Amino acid sequence: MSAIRLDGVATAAAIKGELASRVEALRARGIRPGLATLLVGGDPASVSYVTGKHRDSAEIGVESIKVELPGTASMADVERAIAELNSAPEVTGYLVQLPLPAGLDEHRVLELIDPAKDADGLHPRNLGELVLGVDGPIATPLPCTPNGVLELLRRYEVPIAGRHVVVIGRGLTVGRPLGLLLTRKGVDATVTLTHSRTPDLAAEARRADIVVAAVGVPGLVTADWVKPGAAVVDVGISRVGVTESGRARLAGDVAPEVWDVAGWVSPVPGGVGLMTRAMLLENLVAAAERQA
Ligand SMILES: Nc1nc2c(c(=O)[nH]1)N[C@@H](CN(C=O)c1ccc(C(=O)N[C@@H](CCC(=O)O)C(=O)O)cc1)CN2
Repeated sequence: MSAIRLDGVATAAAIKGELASRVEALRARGIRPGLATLLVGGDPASVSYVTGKHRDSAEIGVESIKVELPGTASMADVERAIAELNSAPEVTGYLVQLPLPAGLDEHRVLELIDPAKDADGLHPRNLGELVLGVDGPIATPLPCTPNGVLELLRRYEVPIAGRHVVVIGRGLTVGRPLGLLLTRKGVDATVTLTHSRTPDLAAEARRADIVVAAVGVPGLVTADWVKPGAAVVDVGISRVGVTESGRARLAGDVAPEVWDVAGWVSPVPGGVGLMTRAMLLENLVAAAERQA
């Protein structure tokens, strides 16, 4: 059996097409959505992700503003940059690229972002609304990678309601909020959130209808971890060398043999990473629509 590819490139392109129409409608009303990024330091992966976010913004007609601080920046430098972004009228939404260099307080930084401009959905108030299940007329921005995972599954009509999802990894940007999203009313999955101290990860994963791997251990999920026909979503991205053309060689958490057992697989590269960027733009455009 060969699994159906959950194609993040094609799906993100379709979403960006939809968003471009919404941006055009905003611009016709004189509103110009603007995305800013704050990058501290020069971590190559972070530089590449931020570059991708600016490229995507340009594709859909969103202005983008790059703020960069050196890796030696102090908390006071970061706080000053955030205060400026909070008050800049041309910035509809922004994000602080994570992880921050050692010594900077990530939680404090996220708290300082104006929740109305939180393009990442990681401000404690917005995460709190996800915990509370606030589902009002004004949509709260959702964390981009978990929302990207959910949107990818939905667009490929992978059954979710009533299914058992095993999430591997409990980090702030993926595992933890993904558990909340998947158990929302209307999504209705049953979730097991596993982590490095879970005694038998393989046994947990084998019980799942959907496995989401987000740990950054190349090839961790092997064929014997996967129930035949299950969906396997690979969120881990590790840099494991360089290609002949000098680019970083990327590997996911899912071993290639899994494609022979699973019903659906999202690849790395070309899967959830692109969806993360598309969901960021969804948050940004929704924020501009709200502010309008
Ligand atoms: N502020 C944030 N920081 C981080 C987040 C986040 O959602 N907000 N998530 C991750 C990294 N991430 C987003 O910033 C991210 C990861 C991967 C990709 C992506 O485009 N992946 C491509 C490969 C790109 C490459 O060549 O390196 C793919 O998988 O095909 C985009 C964004 C941690 N930090």
